[in-house]
Amino acid sequence: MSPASTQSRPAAPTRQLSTTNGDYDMANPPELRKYLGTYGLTPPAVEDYEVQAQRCLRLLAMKPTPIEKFQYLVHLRATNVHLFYRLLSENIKELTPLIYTPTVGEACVRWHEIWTQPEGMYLSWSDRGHLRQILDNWPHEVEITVLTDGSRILGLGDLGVNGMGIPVGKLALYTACAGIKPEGTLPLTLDLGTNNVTLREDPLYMGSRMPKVTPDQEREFLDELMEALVDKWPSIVIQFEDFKNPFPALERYQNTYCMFNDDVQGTGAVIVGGFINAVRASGVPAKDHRAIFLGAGSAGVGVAKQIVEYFIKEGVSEEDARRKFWFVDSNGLVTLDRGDKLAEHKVYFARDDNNGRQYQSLSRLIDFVQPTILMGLSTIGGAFNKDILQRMAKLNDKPIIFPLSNPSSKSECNFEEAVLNTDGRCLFASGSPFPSLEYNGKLLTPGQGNNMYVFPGIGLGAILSKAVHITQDMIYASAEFLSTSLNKQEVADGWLYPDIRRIREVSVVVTRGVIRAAQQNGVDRAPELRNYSDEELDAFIKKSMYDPFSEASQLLAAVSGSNGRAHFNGTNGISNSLEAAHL
Ligand SMILES: NC(=O)C1=CN([C@@H]2O[C@H](COP(=O)(O)OP(=O)(O)OC[C@H]3O[C@@H](n4cnc5c(N)ncnc54)[C@H](OP(=O)(O)O)[C@@H]3O)[C@@H](O)[C@H]2O)C=CC1
Ligand SMILES: CC(=O)C(=O)O
Ligand SMILES: [Mg+2]
Repeated sequence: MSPASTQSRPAAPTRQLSTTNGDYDMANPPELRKYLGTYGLTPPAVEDYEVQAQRCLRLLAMKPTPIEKFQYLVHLRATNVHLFYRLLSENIKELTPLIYTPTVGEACVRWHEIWTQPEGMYLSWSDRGHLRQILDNWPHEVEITVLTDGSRILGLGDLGVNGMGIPVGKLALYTACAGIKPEGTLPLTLDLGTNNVTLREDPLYMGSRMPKVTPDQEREFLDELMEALVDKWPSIVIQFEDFKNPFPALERYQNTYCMFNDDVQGTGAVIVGGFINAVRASGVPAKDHRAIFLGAGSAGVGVAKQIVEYFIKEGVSEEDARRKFWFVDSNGLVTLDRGDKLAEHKVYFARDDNNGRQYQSLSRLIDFVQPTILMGLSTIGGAFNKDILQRMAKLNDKPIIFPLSNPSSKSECNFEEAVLNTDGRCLFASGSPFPSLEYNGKLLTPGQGNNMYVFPGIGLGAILSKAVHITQDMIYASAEFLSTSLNKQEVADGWLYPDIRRIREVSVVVTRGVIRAAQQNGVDRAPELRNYSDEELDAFIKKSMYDPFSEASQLLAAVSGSNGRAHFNGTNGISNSLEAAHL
């Protein structure tokens, strides 16, 4: 007997069926279902995307509250990742507020109540010494991670491991906006204790019930983690997010790893991107602007430092640029002589010219400084009240008013308040989205100054250029390229940021800028991209992007084009032969 004739039926596919990818996608035709071994496990109809989307949108509409919609979307991603991303990319404007700010803020506050399934990795203080080993439990090859210690989640304070919603949400945007394939993303939350006593004492809290470790301990932990991450995935891009004090890690790792801090650098870049357009629209030359910042934390200082860079490029000296800023923190105007020890990051902008005058109020400061720009990164919802906004309107034809704190409840004002109190003249961007507004017969649309316009392109640019580090020039390039990404209509309508519905196109432009800057700085390791024209580079970027619409058809093509012996190694990692699939 030949060896072949002794064989019984071919073995079933070794690949485990998974609900997390497209295995149970109702778009899969019968031959693919048979190949996957899912034939008979789903209702018989083969549905195109429109029908599936209709069902999803109806289900979503049935959920009465944003948090229930959030939960449904978590479920959808967990059960059919490609359908989730199809839905998200087709409805980015409507769904982003549900998976990201503002709803993700509520989700983080209530994470310990609503958590149902693993979506990322948690690494605890007690795991130190074993971090590299634990990373082996992650089942995919990772290209990019977003990591937080949960100590400053949006403007909601220390939420400990509840902060996981942020890495999950940001990475979903990496996939939706820049086409980084879902399994290449790792949401990572560090469980290093929390100073949020209410959470620590809540029986449902899922992190270590200890106070936050000291800064030295956190550094020790991060040193081990960073080494472990690059040992496991040598080309990994690492995004730090929502740390209460992000500066030490940024300083320590930015020249050693391919990393950036989104709150300091990404926020700085996205605001400069919109600010360049706002300065143009204001009609006031760069040299004549003056800015008051409410909030002198990581985001505030990150934004101001990059605006300084912009002013310098516009011909203003660094000293003059620096002196265009007045910062207010929880202790009032940030000055060198106010009697407290200033945190290091505040010193650069601290005023030395207040001549002993005491800070009294924001409105008095506005009268004194006569600013053209008012930025809010303070976490104080409603701080830009009617009086403040009207003062800005009196001083300027087109006041630049950016209430950037998240989520919406922490926004220093909303769009309607800004429009009504400035006679519709303000140049406005907020961190969380606000609806358009009809004013004097004109439909006004607010800008969204949120780092989601740049971090996807920064990450994709770093991945594709195989950057060794993420340089400041790469960050700044993301701002400049973002500012040029508006189409004619958006420019004509006076928008500061492009329509979010075009975010994938915008991310291609931002990514190109980031790659070009990496090449100029010599930190790229993909020499072939250097010879590409801009058009060729854009085509390459687009081709590299995960497209949730083509997943099922790619799989089907691989299966049916194989003459029954397909060995497909696509993003689903399948390498079974059709022969083995009981067809
Ligand atoms: N739109 C976007 O893309 C982004 C928005 N953000 C948002 O910006 C906000 C701040 O983030 P971040 O800078 O990282 O946070 P930080 O905690 O580092 O900074 C908050 C700042 O606000 C100051 N502050 C607190 N209370 C008051 C008050 N009553 N009056 C004046 N200032 C006050 C704090 O003062 P003190 O220093 O004295 O404590 C601190 O300087 C958050 O809401 C965050 O969501 C952040 C990143 C991106
Ligand atoms: C958007 C963001 O990164 C923040 O609010 O922290
Ligand atoms: Mg953040």
